Amino acid sequence: MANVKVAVRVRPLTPRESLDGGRLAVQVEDKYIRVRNVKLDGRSDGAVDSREKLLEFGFDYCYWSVDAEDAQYASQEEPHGAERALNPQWKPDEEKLDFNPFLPIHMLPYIPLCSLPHPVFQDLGLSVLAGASEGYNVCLFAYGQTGSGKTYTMMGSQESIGLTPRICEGLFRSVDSFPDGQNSSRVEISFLEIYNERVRDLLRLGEQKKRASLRVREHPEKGPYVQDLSQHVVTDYKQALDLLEEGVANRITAATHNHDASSRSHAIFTIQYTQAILENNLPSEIVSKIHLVDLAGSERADPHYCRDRLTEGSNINKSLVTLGIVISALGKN
Ligand SMILES: Nc1ncnc2c1ncn2[C@@H]1O[C@H](COP(=O)(O)OP(=O)(O)OP(=O)(O)O)[C@@H](O)[C@H]1O
Repeated sequence: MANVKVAVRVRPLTPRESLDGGRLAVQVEDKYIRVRNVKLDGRSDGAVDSREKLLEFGFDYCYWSVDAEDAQYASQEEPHGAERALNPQWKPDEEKLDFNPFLPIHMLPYIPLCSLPHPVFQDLGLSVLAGASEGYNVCLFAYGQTGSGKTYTMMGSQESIGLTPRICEGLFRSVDSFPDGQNSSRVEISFLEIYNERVRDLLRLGEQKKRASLRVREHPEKGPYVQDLSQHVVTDYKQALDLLEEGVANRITAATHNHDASSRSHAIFTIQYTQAILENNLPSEIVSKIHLVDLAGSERADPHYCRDRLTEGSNINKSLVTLGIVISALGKN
């Protein structure tokens, strides 16, 4: 499991949580998160309750995204990325960037983001790009309770761009960097969701309406795949972003107690990145797949929910438990 890394991100209280009198119970220090049991506040240590007051957990990365004024604030903001997303014609000032277009993507300069120490993309996004450029398949997924900030981190918004669009942007930085006519990479995108254990193509919803669910099959060499899932060749960042936005708009969301726009499905955005190379003067290809996954949030079943919400919730929890079992099995080899 050495090549599996786990990051945790602490978000600010939402307006609803603040109104309900919510308090932050988490602190971040370097690679450790401390969770305070606020129910024990005001009680003398151990005298009344044997539960631990403070629990500490270690991770590969810990991000504190609570207060932008804080010195350790971890942002996904990056002026350069934001400008490009809002204006696809925008080009970086190459002189200012010391931009060498022939560097492998993971070595391309990423401008320090507003002098913030831990921008999420610089750690996680760049390692995805580095893995893909070396020909590895890479998977990055956001896991957590409903409303914990998965979609914000993976997708973000126009004002605060998330990991998925930034990774697409990073890929095209390298694709764009070849002189005209010598572009030796191909980028193909597919986007699906798993809703109530059914697989839906988020980029071909109209044609798919008659069909119940796409089938997951196993290829003897390539492994598991989704039959008839649409693949879209994109040649620039704007096209990739358009597909991402189209898929996100087609995703199923609903209001829950904790979150007004809760994702009710697991969404998998897959980029197939093919690089043409010359090996011993023979042309060959390196193909890598990048899976960027925004999982639905785990949640407590509430008997006051309507039947649809309860069915969704139980399917979401069941699949997250299964994912947990798979990951611990991988951990044990
Ligand atoms: N790092 C952050 N900084 C500021 N706001 C955040 C951050 N993370 C999440 N939020 C806000 O918290 C709310 C919930 O976030 P988000 O929609 O990403 O949760 P989620 O985990 O995807 O939820 P669900 O599983 O229900 O879909 C949103 O209003 C979002 O804008």
